[in-house]
Amino acid sequence: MITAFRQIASKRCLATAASPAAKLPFTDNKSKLDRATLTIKNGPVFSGYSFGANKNVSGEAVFTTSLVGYPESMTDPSYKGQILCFTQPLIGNYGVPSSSVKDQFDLLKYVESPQVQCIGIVVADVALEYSHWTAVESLQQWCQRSGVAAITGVDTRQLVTYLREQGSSLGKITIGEEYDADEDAAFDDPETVNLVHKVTTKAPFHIACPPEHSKNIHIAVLDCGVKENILRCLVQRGASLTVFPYDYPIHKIANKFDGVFISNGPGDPTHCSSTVQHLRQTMDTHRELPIFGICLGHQLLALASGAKTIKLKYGNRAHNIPALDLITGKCHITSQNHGYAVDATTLSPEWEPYFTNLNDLSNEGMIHKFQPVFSTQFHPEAKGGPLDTSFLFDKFFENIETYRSNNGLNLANVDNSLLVDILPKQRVY
Ligand SMILES: NC(=O)CC[C@H](N)C(=O)O
Repeated sequence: MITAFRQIASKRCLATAASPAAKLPFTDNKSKLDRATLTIKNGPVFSGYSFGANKNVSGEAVFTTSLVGYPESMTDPSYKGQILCFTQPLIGNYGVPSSSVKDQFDLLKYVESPQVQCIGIVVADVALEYSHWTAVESLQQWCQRSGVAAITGVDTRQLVTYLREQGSSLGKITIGEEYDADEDAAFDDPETVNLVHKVTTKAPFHIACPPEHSKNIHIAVLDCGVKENILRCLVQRGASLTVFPYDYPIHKIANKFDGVFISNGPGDPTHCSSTVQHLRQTMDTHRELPIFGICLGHQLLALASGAKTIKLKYGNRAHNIPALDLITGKCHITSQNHGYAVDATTLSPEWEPYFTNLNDLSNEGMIHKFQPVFSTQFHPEAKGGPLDTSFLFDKFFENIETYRSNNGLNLANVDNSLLVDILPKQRVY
């Protein structure tokens, strides 16, 4: 026990010696905050202050280098169960917008899902005061209300340097003065469970495109934890959507749709083996059907095509990642949030890589040589991040137009047997 304590004490010293932020050089008065500790499994321990829920949490510690977009990131279902560290040193200064205000498509206007999805956040310096015309509360109030642990005063430069060298690590945030070394073993690894199962809609629901936007296109969405802005990008372009649970046997009804979309989502793609099988059958039996996948959707399509996925050392989470379009030779700046990637060397001969990451040369997309199917590892819908690659939604819609005209599909023969009118209009929990 004494040895364990010494090790922890020296790790803590290391962390705080290089961590002037822990001495409260804060932008506003945080002297009333409780103490909190961030512990990285087999790694450094950081002392700081709690500004979130009074709750200890444990999960994978990941970092994003994005400068803005904390409300979008924290509500992105792909962050389910993770402790998210922001490298941008001041977080919270523009507060938090409403999680319930809807847009003209009845989609959430400011957030990517109705609740916070990460279990904890780590920042160097939280802004307790905020100012923005959309803000309805502070980041502190939001975290407390949402049961999300939050620690400020951490030297996030030191934390991220560690995570980059050591690779993806488990971590925990504990609230209170005392750090209990005996708890060292109890780190939860959220990726041992199928996180997609936790965030997917529990039953199909339907989003009708408003008549002034509608092109009478009907897309099936496999919801692995879909971001609200992905739905918006599809509806905005004229499609009505029927959104299915991630493991729905989509191959059985794919012929009733103009296209299939597979969403982003949390965790290891190999947990979704039924989805992979359904996608394989969909691609085998509906060879002309347009299909588009983003992030986890890309990884699932890759697995369905026979390729393999790998876990990256520490993932790519940022708003400024360069991806080279291998067809046009153009480089796009992209928004990303993933810990896994497709191993491009395992792509089968009917596929080719579509985009490549110019930072680490990892795969960023793939395209089928003969079928209208493609997918990207990055997020063309952004939120947050740059919109440079939103043209990929247009490409999906062009594929749909071609599919419909090749098959003589028009408004008159859109399939009405799905009875979408009686489906719920929102995600089913
Ligand atoms: N944003 C996502 O869809 C993430 C995909 C997957 N969970 C990964 O981490 O790689």
